[in-house]
Amino acid sequence: MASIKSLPFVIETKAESSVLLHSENSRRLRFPFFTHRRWRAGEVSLISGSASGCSQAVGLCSGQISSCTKGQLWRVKPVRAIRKVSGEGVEDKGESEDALQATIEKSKKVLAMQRDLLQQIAERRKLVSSITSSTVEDQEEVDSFEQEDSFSDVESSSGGGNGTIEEQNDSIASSTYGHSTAEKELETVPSAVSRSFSEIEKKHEETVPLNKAPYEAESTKHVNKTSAKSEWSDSLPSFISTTVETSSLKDEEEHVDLKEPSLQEVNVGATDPTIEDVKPPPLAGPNVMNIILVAAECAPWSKTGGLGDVAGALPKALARRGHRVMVVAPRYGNYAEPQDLGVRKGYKVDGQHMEVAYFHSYIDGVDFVFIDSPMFRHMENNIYGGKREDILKRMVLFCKAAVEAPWHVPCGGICYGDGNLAFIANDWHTALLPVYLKAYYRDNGLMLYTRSILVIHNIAHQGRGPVSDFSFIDLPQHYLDLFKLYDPVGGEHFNIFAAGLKTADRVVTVSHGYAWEVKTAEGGWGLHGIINENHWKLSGIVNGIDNKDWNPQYDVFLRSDGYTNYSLETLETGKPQCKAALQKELSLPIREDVPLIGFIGRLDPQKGVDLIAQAIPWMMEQDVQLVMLGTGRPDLEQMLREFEHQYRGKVRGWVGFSVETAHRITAGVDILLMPSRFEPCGLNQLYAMNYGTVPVVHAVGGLRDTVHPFNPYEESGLGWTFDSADTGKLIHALGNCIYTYREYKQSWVGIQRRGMMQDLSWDNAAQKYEEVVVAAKYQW
Ligand SMILES: Nc1ncnc2c1ncn2[C@@H]1O[C@H](COP(=O)(O)OP(=O)(O)O[C@H]2O[C@H](CO)[C@@H](O)[C@H](O)[C@H]2O)[C@@H](O)[C@H]1O
Repeated sequence: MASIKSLPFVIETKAESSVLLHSENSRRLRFPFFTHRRWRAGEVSLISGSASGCSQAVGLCSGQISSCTKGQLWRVKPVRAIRKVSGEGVEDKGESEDALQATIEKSKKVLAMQRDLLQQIAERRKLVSSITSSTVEDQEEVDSFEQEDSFSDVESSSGGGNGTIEEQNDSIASSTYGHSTAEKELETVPSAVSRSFSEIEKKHEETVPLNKAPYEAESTKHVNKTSAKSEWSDSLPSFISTTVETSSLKDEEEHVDLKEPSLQEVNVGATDPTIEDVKPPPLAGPNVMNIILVAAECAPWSKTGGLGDVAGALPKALARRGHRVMVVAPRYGNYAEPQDLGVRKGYKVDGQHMEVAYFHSYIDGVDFVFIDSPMFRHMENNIYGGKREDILKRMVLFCKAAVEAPWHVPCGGICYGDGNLAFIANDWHTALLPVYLKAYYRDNGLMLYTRSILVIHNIAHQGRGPVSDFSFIDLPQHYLDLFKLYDPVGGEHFNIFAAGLKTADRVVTVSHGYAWEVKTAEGGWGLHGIINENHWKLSGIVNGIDNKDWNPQYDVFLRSDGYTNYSLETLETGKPQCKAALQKELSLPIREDVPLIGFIGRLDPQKGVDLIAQAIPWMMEQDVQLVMLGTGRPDLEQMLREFEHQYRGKVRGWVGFSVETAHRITAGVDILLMPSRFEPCGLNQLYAMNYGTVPVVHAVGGLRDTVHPFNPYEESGLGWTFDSADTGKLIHALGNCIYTYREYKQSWVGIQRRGMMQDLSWDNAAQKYEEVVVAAKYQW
C-alpha cells in the first residue's frame, strides 16, 4: 500500500464537535471543531468522526489511504488522484487529472483562507496594541477607579483578613489592561483559527519529535490538562476536595469509544465522493471561545418565564457564530432527548454528600447538559418553590456541579476544559457560580483563564436571607463580606446577588433602559450601590427572540384547531383566521371588527396587573374583547376569574401556564397590553410585534427600548407607550390605539408590518454577548 505523499492534508469538520484522528501507529488524536490544520504527507492515515460529534470529515490528499486498523472508523474519502498513485488502472487517468485539478482548486481555497486568517491575526494584534496604548493613557483613570472601588472597601472592611482578595485587587491594578498579558493570551489561544498554518507548522517542528505523529503533543497536552485536575486535587483546600469522583477518566474514555459511529454510518460517509467546499471561518473569527450558560430553567424543558426562553435560545445564536456552547440546567423531569453520560460526581451541600449525574443532548449546535439529583427531580412546576433554605441548597448544588461541568462532561467525547472559557450565569439563582469560581478555584490558582459573566434578568429577586444563611453555601468565613448587605428594609442581611455582582468579571442586563434603571435607588432594589461601584462591568443587551419557535410562519401551535401559519405576505388573511380561531376556542363572539386585547404574564405586581384591573370598568364600556393568561399571586389569579365571571361576554381570564395558549393569544389578538411597573426587557412585546400584534406598553426598561411610539404624522413607530404607571395614562394610550384600529386601517396595517419586518432575532444580541465575553477574556 503506497504511503500518503505530496499535498498537504486538510481536514475540516462541520459545525459539530470534534474529529478523532488515527495515526498509523493507532494513536488517537483529537482536535476541537472549527480548526483547520495541516498535516504533512505520511503523518496521517485515517480519520474518523465521533458519533455525536463530527458529521462529516473530508480529506484532501494524494496518495493511498491505509486501511482502518481498529474500531469502526470512517475512512477518509480518497480523491481520485489517489487511485492514480495506487495504479488502479490507466483508464482512470483522465478522471485522475480532473481530480488533481479539483484538488489544486481546493488548495487555492485553503490558501485564500490562510490569507484571511493572517489578516485576522494582524487585526487582532492591532487591537491589542491599541488597547495597550489607550490603557497607558487611562492609567490615571484606573488609579482613581481603584480608589473609589467599593469592592476593595468591602474587603478591607472585613478586617483586612483576606489577603487573597487583596492580592487579586493588586493584580487587577497591575495587569487588567496589561499589554504583555493580552499578547501572551493571544499567543496561547489554542485554536488554530487564530494562527497561520506556517505558525502551526513551525510550532510542530519545535515541539513534536520527528518519530511522533503531529498533534500527539496536542493530545498529550489534553491528557495532561485533564490529569492536572487530579494532581491539583491533592493540594486543594478542603472545601474543594469534597468533590468525590465516582467515575474515572477511563470510564469517560470508554464512553467516548461507545459513541463512535457504527459501520453503517461509516459507510454512508465513505461512499459520498463529493469533497465539500472549505468552510469559511466562523463569524466570531479569532474570538471563538468555549461558553457555558448556566440557568435554573431552560425552555423547552423547563420554563416559568423569560429566563427559560433566553437560556433555550441565546446559546444557539452563540453557536451559530462559531463558539463551542454548552447550557447547564437542572434535570427536573425525565426529558426525552438528554442521555445519561455515565459521569457521577459528589458534592457537599449543608454537610451532606450529594451525588449528581450529568445528562447530555446535542441540539442545534449546542451541548445541553442537565444535572440530575434527587434534589431537582419533579420540581419542574415548583422551580423556585419550597422553603428558603431548600431553594438555597438546590442552587448551591447546582452551581457547584455546573462550575465543574467543563472538567467532567465529555460533550461529543471531549470535555471543554477551563481555558478560553467563559460562564454566563443568570439571575440570583446562579449568582453563586462566579463566587465559587473565584473562591474555590481562581483564588487557589485554578481556572485562571476562566471568566464569568452574570446576567441580570430581574434584580427584584436577589436570594436574600438572614446572615446565618452563609453557613449553607460552604465557603470559608472570609468570604462572608461579599454577601453582607445593609439596607433600610432588610437591615443587615445575606444577599447572593450582591456577591455575584461583585465577583463576576462582567455584568450584563437585558436592555439599555434597564441598565440605567438598576443604577437608581428605585430600580436597583438595594443593589444600586454595588452596581454603581462596578459600573464599568455593566452592559445592556436587548434580548432577541427565537425565530423558529416564535415565528407565525412556522409556529407549531398554529397548525390545528382553525389556526393557521402566516407571514408578512399573508398577514391580512392569516391573522384574522387566527383571531377567529382564538375567539372560538375561548367561546367569545366571533367578530373580526372588534378589537381583541391580550395580556400574558406572571401575575405579579411587576407586570402591572393592578393597572389593568383599574382600567377594566373603562374597557368594558368600549366594544372590545379581553383575554388574560397568567399564573402567580393567588389574589391576582382570583381577580382574573372574577373578571371573567363578571364580564362573561367580553373577558376571558385563563389562570394557568400554557405555552400553546400563549402562542395562540399572541397570534390571535390585535393588541397586547404590557403595563409593567418595571420590565428589564420583556419578551412578549417582541413576540407580539413578530406576529403583527400591536403592543401598548408602559415605557420602562426594555419596553421603552423596543416599542417606539406610533407617530401618525410620519407614519412611523411600532405601538403605543405611556410614561408612568398610571391608569389614566394607560387608558389614554389604549384609547388612541383602539381609535386607530377602528378609524385608520392603513396606519394600523403599517404598524403591524413595521413590527413584523424588524430583525428581532438573537443574532444581534449574540454578537454583543460575544463582545462582552471577549472583553472579559482579556481582563485580568
Ligand atoms: N401563564 C403563562 N403561560 C404561558 N407562558 C407564559 C405565561 N406567563 C408568562 N409566559 C411566558 O413567559 C415568558 C415571559 O417573559 P417576560 O420576558 O415577559 O417575563 P419575565 O418577567 O418572566 O422575565 C424576566 O426575564 C426576561 C428575560 O430576560 C426579561 O425579558 C423580563 O423583562 C424579566 O422580567 C414569555 O415567553 C411568556 O409567553
